[in-house]
Amino acid sequence: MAGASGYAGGEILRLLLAHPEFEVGEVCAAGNAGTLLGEHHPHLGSLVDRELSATDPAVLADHDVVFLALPHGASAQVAAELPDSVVVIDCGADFRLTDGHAWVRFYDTPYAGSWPYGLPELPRRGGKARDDLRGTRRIAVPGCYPTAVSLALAPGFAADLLEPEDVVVVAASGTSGAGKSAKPHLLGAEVMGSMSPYGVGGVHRHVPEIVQNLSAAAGAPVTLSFTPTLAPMPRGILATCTARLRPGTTPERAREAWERAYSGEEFVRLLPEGRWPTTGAVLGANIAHLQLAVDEATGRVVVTAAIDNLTKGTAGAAVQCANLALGLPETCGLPTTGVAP
Ligand SMILES: NC(=O)C1=CN([C@@H]2O[C@H](COP(=O)(O)OP(=O)(O)OC[C@H]3O[C@@H](n4cnc5c(N)ncnc54)[C@H](OP(=O)(O)O)[C@@H]3O)[C@@H](O)[C@H]2O)C=CC1
Ligand SMILES: CC(=O)N[C@@H](CCC(=O)OP(=O)(O)O)C(=O)O
Repeated sequence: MAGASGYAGGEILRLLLAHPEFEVGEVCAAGNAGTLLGEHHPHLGSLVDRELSATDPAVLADHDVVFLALPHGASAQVAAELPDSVVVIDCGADFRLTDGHAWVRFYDTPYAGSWPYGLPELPRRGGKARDDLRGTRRIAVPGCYPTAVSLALAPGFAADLLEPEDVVVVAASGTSGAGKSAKPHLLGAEVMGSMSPYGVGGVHRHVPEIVQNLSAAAGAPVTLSFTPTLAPMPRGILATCTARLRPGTTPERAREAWERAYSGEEFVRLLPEGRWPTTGAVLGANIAHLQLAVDEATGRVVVTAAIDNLTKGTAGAAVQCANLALGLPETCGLPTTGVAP
């Protein structure tokens, strides 16, 4: 795997250690090549004495599956040198967007193209994203906010219950979402005991990704106001998502649409009525917890979603996708039990 010293890479390795069908091969990094994995991830049991090697596509090509957990742009470069026979699961954004103009506008780098989108449970017109993933050799794992928000709202769009304009989302993320490299706004003294918004006003790079997913469910262009916030916790996302219901939609009908969308899904759970998702309940688990309510005064549905950004939001999704690509049971080796309190 590439990016093994980072947060997403560390979480992939934690999950692979517990997976019955995977054996961890080469672990690669960039500046930290030559150091031991345990210096970065002391929690990784039998892997802590492994030495990180430089990221060399020729070495990675010798594996059945390559996980890329690299900064945007870096994964497209590595992927270009990997043979078609290798299953490549990219945790970065490089291949998530189907609209090259949106890519250039939000990422300001050349567009590398798009791969099947790795959110298997995502409802869209006429099916689920899973339909594209079985047996494929290239998968783009979603961003963490798009995972939470898309799972929260897509059922209402797929069932034609929501107006496509005027979607509003405010979401809080733990600081590991920003990766491990030092950034001034992530200093302990800045983060502890304080919450702060960022990427306000439609400029966050996850806007086009969420719009892409919700538009595919709606069968029409969706407009979105998205405000991310940073929360003083290491992991977790809590997204509060609201959209206008089509006139005459009852709370019962709305609930039924969400129940139907996720019935039989192991990794997306609509909680019993009245119980609301918390980030604490999903820590370390490859699961999204959802709940919804209809705000009758405003005619809006309010859906909250909680995920662990590093598990269902990245690494768990990556392993789930690898299972699908390899023809293994989709749930193989993945935990749905959180760590609490
Ligand atoms: N953190 C999260 O919650 C989520 C992350 N992702 C995505 O996963 C990817 C990794 O994120 P994250 O783990 O948080 O990031 P980190 O900053 O924690 O880790 C980045 C990793 O990439 C390596 N790296 C950096 N530059 C290069 C390069 N040019 N070539 C090879 N390796 C390189 C680093 O190695 P070294 O230590 O040697 O510098 C490190 O192992 C990103 O694309 C991110 O957007 C997706 C969803 C959620
Ligand atoms: C708290 C925080 O900073 N979160 C990150 C999102 C992490 C994620 O999903 O990232 P990628 O799209 O980069 O894979 C951010 O807002 O940029």
